[in-house]
Amino acid sequence: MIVHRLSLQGFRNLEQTVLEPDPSVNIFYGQNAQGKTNLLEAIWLFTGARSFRGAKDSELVGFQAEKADLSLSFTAGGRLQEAVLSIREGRRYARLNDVPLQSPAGLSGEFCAVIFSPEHLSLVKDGPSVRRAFLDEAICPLRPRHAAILAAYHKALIQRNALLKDIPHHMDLLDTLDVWDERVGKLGAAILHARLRYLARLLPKAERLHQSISNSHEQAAFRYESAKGLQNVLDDPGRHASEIEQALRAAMRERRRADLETGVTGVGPHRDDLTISVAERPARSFASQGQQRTAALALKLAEAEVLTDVMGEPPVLLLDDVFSELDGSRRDYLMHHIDGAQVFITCCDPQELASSAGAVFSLSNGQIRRGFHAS
Ligand SMILES: Nc1ncnc2c1ncn2[C@@H]1O[C@H](COP(=O)(O)OP(=O)(O)OP(=O)(O)O)[C@@H](O)[C@H]1O
Repeated sequence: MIVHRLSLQGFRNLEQTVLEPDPSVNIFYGQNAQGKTNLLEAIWLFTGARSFRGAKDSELVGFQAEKADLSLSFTAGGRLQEAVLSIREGRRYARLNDVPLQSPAGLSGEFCAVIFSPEHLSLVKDGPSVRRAFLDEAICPLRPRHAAILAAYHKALIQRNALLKDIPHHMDLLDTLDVWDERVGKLGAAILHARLRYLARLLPKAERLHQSISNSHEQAAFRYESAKGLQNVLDDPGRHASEIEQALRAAMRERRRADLETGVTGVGPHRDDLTISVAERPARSFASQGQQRTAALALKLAEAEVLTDVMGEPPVLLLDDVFSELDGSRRDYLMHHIDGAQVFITCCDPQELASSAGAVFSLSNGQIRRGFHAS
């Protein structure tokens, strides 16, 4: 996947610009708060996802602008494509090759990128919901139905939980619980099945990458963890969706009394975790900053490798300030490993990276200029 041209108008603090990046490594350097992350965010939005910083659409429009217009021409599968995004009145609108899309999510799987930013340390540091979201977001470009199944599952869960709370006051509602168990079980099993198939590809790559980035000094282990009754079934990645559904329904039956007491559904993909350990200890509690960063980076690079396998070409890599906490050998590995993909890297000091770059751009107060410029 190669970006040929990006044009921006009214986006965050970036000045109106047309950027023609190199097909290899592009370095964007500048002092803090000049717009480097904003530029990566602009490219990322063409994946159809929301901002990786969790920003609302309205926050993407420049303070002095009424709307933002972005366009991207890129090659995917050997075909030149043109995507256009317009952000106005707090919403994003997308077109692909002049055809309006129902929603920007329609770009998912068309333009593929993987972003790694300082926020991704949360993959290791924060709670299970961050890792569940990582898995589901990584699956979406490969399996377009996944987003709709997730939405339906969460809707069904809300309804089941409301019913669980009502039943103690209206015992006659108990019979209707079976209907929701069936729906939650079916959708939950579809999510689990997709996650397991994805993890079977992702985790061997992540473990190998982790070992390589750390120069074989450290070994990481990643494990999908679910409720007790389900774990045995999930530990076998070859399980059919129907077997997973049976196991999930059995686990739900076992927990029904507890669910009725607490008013929440205590088992299912919304409760699972992808645990990460480094040198056989939980990374969340024991790993250093550099080790945590390495584990998160291994997961994100593995995500890019899975996309490459499935799509037949590497996704665009967006690396925001990725080198700042890595030691020399980890940086070297990374620069070497990303060979082959088009890469956009931001940094404050370009000198160490410049020799491997196809193009260098300076960023100052929202203005992007090709080459080195004194700030
Ligand atoms: N909607 C907006 N309109 C105008 N400016 C904005 C908008 N949103 C953010 N900014 C400004 O953009 C600047 C931040 O840009 P960005 O996050 O890209 O910085 P950066 O160059 O990546 O910095 P660092 O090296 O510190 O990460 C801030 O000064 C911020 O106030």
